[in-house]
Parts: sequence; C-alpha cells; structure tokens
Amino acid sequence: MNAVLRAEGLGKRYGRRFALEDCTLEVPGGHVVGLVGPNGAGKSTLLNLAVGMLEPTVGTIEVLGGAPASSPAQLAKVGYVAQDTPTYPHLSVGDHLELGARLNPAWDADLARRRIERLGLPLDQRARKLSGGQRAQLALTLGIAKRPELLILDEPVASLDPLARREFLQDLMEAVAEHELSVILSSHLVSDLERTCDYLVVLVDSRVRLAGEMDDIVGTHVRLSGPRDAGHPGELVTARHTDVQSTYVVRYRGPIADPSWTVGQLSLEDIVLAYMERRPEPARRALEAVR
Ligand SMILES: Nc1ncnc2c1ncn2[C@@H]1O[C@H](COP(=O)(O)OP(=O)(O)OP(=O)(O)O)[C@@H](O)[C@H]1O
Repeated sequence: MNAVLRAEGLGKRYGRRFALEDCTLEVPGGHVVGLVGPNGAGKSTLLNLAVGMLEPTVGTIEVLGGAPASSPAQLAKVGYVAQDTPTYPHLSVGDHLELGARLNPAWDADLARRRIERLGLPLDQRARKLSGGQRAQLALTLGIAKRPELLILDEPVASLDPLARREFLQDLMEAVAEHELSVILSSHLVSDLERTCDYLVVLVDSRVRLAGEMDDIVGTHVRLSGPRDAGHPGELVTARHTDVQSTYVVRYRGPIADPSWTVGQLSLEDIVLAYMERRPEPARRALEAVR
C-alpha cells in the first residue's frame, strides 16, 4: 500500500522558533500509527500540517499522495479529530449527524446512527451537555462515518477515564478492521499506543527521533550493562555511567554474543523514554532558537 504520509525536510516555524524541524518521514498505509512525544514536541503541528490547517515554512508534505486540503476529493479522504475533540456546543447529537451528512460526500448515515445508538447518546442532547468521553465518542463517530481513507486523531483519549479510554480505542480498532482505514493517533499514553498501534513515530524537540514498525522497534532495542566505557555495539540511544559500570540503551539487530554485557529487555515505554531523554545539548538548542 502507498504511503499515507510523506514528508521531506518539513518544517514549521513560529517567529524564530521551529515547532517542527527537518522532518523527513514516510508512513506506509494500512497501519495504526502512534505519534508520541513530550509536551510541545511538535505533534499537533505535524498533524495540522497533514490536514492542511497549517502551511509548511520549509519542505513538503503529501498525504495519500496529494497536497493536504488541496481539493474536495483530498478533503474527503482524510478525517480529522482535533485535540479536545471539538463539537458545536449548541447543536444536538442529531444536528451533528445531519451536518456530517451535508458536508461529507461519502457520509455513511447508517454507520453513524448505529454507533450513536450503541453508545446510548440521545439524538436530542446538546453537545455541551455531553460528558468529555461522550463528546470524544461523538467526534470519533463523525470521523469514522465520513468514511475517510486516513483518520487523524490528536490526543483523542486525553480527557477519558481508563474504562472510557479502553472502550474508545476498542471502537477505533473495530472501525479499522471493518473499514480498512489507516489511522494516525497522537497520545502521551504509551500503554494505549502499545495496545492499539502497529507503527510508531517519536517526536522530541521538534524532530522525528524514531519511526518504524512497533515490533521492529521493540525487537531491536536493548539495555546493556557492562564494564565502564567498554565500547558498545549498535546505535547509542542513551548512556549512564557509575565509577565501574556503564549502562547503555542501544538499537542493535542480532544477538549480543559478548559475555561481558548483561542484556536487558526494554518495554515500549522504556524505549520511548530513552528517546525523550536523548535531547540536544542546551547550547545547541539555544543556537537553534536564534537561527
Ligand atoms: N500558534 C502558535 N504560535 C506560536 N507557537 C506555537 C503555536 N502553536 C504551537 N506553537 C509552539 O510550537 C511548539 C510545538 O507545539 P505543538 O502544539 O505542535 O506540540 P505538541 O507536541 O502537540 O504538544 P502537546 O503534547 O502539549 O499537545 C510548542 O513550543 C508550541 O509552543
């Protein structure tokens, strides 16, 4: 399947500061992609560029082979649920469905009604009287019933309790299986991403630090402990040292045969945190800020 998102040297600058910088990324189709990174890393900026709400300062971005928001056909192919799952407070649930039908050429009215019924959302309830979780579900329903090829969700579960979060993600997985859509989903909750996603992008300090299939990422990162300053195999992610021992997180393919290393497995969360820790030097960041 073709790339759902392709970025080349993509950057977005506000004033002197890049919110996203030097982003070169190719996300293959048919995946549920998790986008993770600390606050202010540039996740929403990347997603807003992907849906055409922002214009790049430098570089290019293509979504499903076209420029974001470049035509009605392109708009119809991409569903977007922004952060805080915005709905119209004074419109009822039913009004939202009608609006969805009017605005989207491929609107699946049956799917929308069935989902809303199953969720038990009264059609005459105004959005402002729904709970945060119910609003998130309404926004997801609008996104799915549009029948997009790609659904982009910016922190959709942030306001949900653990049970509602799990139900929301299960619903999303069902929609993915039934309608063959690709999804890009940002979240701070690595455990949710681990359960839901099969592809991961880690953004830190406005840059993509890691991107790839989830299984490959988990299968190729290890923690190595051994004598201090012994050269480590593979690509270094982080290093810690005591007087006598060094501990490295490295990316390495293949078995570690050297018996001087103790090899520890890493969870996805360990790996993501290691990449978040590996930040540019403060001096370099200051330089970047005034460039
Ligand atoms: N409209 C704007 N004007 C100026 N700076 C902005 C604007 N929008 C975002 N930024 C800055 O760009 C950087 C990236 O912001 P962005 O919202 O993309 O991060 P994020 O990874 O989505 O963060 P969070 O996890 O907190 O939602 C931040 O430093 C932010 O302050």
